[in-house]
Amino acid sequence: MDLHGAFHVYDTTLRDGAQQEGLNLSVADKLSIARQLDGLGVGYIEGGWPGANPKDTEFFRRAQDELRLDHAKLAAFGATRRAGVRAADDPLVAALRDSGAGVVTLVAKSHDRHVELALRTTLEENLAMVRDTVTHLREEGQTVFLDAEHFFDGYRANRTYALEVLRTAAEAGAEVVALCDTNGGMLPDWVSDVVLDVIDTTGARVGIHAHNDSGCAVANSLAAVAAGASHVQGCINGYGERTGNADLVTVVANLELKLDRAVLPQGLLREATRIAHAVAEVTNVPPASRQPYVGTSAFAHKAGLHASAIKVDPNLYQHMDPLDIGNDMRLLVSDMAGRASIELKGKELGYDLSDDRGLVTRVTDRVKALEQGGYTFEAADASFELLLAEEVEGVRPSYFDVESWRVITETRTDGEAVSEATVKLRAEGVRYVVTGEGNGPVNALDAALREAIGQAFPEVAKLELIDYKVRILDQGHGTDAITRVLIETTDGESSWVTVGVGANVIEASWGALVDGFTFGLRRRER
Ligand SMILES: CC(=O)SCCNC(=O)CCNC(=O)[C@H](O)C(C)(C)COP(=O)(O)OP(=O)(O)OC[C@H]1O[C@@H](n2cnc3c(N)ncnc32)[C@H](O)[C@@H]1OP(=O)(O)O
Ligand SMILES: CC(=O)C(=O)O
Repeated sequence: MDLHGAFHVYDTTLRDGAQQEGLNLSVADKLSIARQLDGLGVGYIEGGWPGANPKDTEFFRRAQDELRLDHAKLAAFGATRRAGVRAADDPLVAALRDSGAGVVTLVAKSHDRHVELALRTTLEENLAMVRDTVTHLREEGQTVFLDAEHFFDGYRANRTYALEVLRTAAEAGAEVVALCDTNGGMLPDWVSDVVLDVIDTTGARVGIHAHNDSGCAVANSLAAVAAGASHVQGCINGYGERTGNADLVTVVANLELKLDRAVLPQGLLREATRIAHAVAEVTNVPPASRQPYVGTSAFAHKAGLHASAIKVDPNLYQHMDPLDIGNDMRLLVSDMAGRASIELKGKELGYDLSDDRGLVTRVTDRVKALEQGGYTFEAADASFELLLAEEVEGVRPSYFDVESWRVITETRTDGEAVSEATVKLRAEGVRYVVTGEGNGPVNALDAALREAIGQAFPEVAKLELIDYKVRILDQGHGTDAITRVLIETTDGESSWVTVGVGANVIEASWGALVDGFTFGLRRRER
């Protein structure tokens, strides 16, 4: 039984996605991503090209024992036989046949010029290569899909021949003929016209494989589906060669949420945000915050006017409920905030500010003034929370009083530069004077501060500085410019960002460090 009904959601992250510059997947990475894709409920996972490289061959070998898929079928990708040899004698075809996947997606030339220039063979021999390879694999019990490479360009150059390639594949037993916009230059109306003609003249089951070079991969995929394609290929997070493939989550979300087509097993679309981010962890490619549907900014609201409307009804500034894709609405606080933004952000942080207009106005004014001076709160939620707590509670949260700090950097006789910091502070009624060493001034200050407050609050041992960013704010001033420092701290369970600003980069770092520790202690206390 085909659990996915007539429609195929076909993922090619592990093959075409891996063709992205800078993306390099180990076999373990591929197995891990395959499990995530199965959790999303895609119908097919193209695992790679067995026989083309040892890693892909090993992936298919290990998949047989290690991959238990609940929803997806595994597909092996590869080319039609070489010109002039029997399909059964071609070692790359044999690798496809023997991969254990059960589904083979064959890439075939469908553009006459490519046959003559790239394959360096005749148009007739290319048709024979398609026919023989599909027939051989079908006889060996494989399900075969055909990826018609450069189909749209080929159709424009020689419609008769491009259609003949599809007809040959379908007659030999290919279940799907996927039309590839290999160079990614098509536009939706063009795709639509071609898909309608292909279905009309060949009667074949049509798929779409779109690249994003014209920025239209998702739109082209949707246009193909609207014209009758019932198999859509793409990659999670839009990975792929050059500008990438169609982002499969965006395509699927549009089909499910906008066009009311159930193409994934029920309820799994809600896993999409989590899975897209989990895959990004494995690929080590930072997720694009502005990615449709699943990006961290996809439902983030910054403008005061937006927030004031959202206070009445979130749908006034959102095209859908973020929960339907497993994402969440976020309110950003910045100098573009109005009172509504502060009120909503307060609510998000657990403060009901609805009855205190004066307080909300004060916080709004402080945020705007501080941002004018170089602070940024949209990236430093924790510093904003401390500011808000100060206004609500009448005093800034504080666990230690700093008397003074200093830091020196010296080069040792071996030429290495080391820093030493001294921090004097009072915590829990006791005065501490502590020095710390580090490979740089901030590292030394962190060590000294951590040691000093750690004597009063041993829980700071769990806090770790995981990211440090410096930005020069008034460029052109050279070394006396204002600097902004953002520090990310974690307690092992979650992380938070704090901000410091100053003419001196160490002073800015100190401000962000103190906020980071203060926020961490406050979290544990609460
Ligand atoms: C549009 C796409 O993205 S398709 C997927 C492309 N992916 C890849 O290329 C990644 C994996 N590729 C590889 O590892 C290698 O290119 C291999 C193993 C497939 C082939 O390697 P080689 O034998 O060294 O050949 P090379 O890469 O130089 O050239 C490709 C050969 O395949 C032939 N070829 C290209 N397309 C096809 C096709 N659809 N059917 C049959 N043969 C084809 C070319 O004519 C060329 O033949 P030649 O060796 O006689 O010149
Ligand atoms: C097959 C494929 O990846 C393409 O034509 O783009």
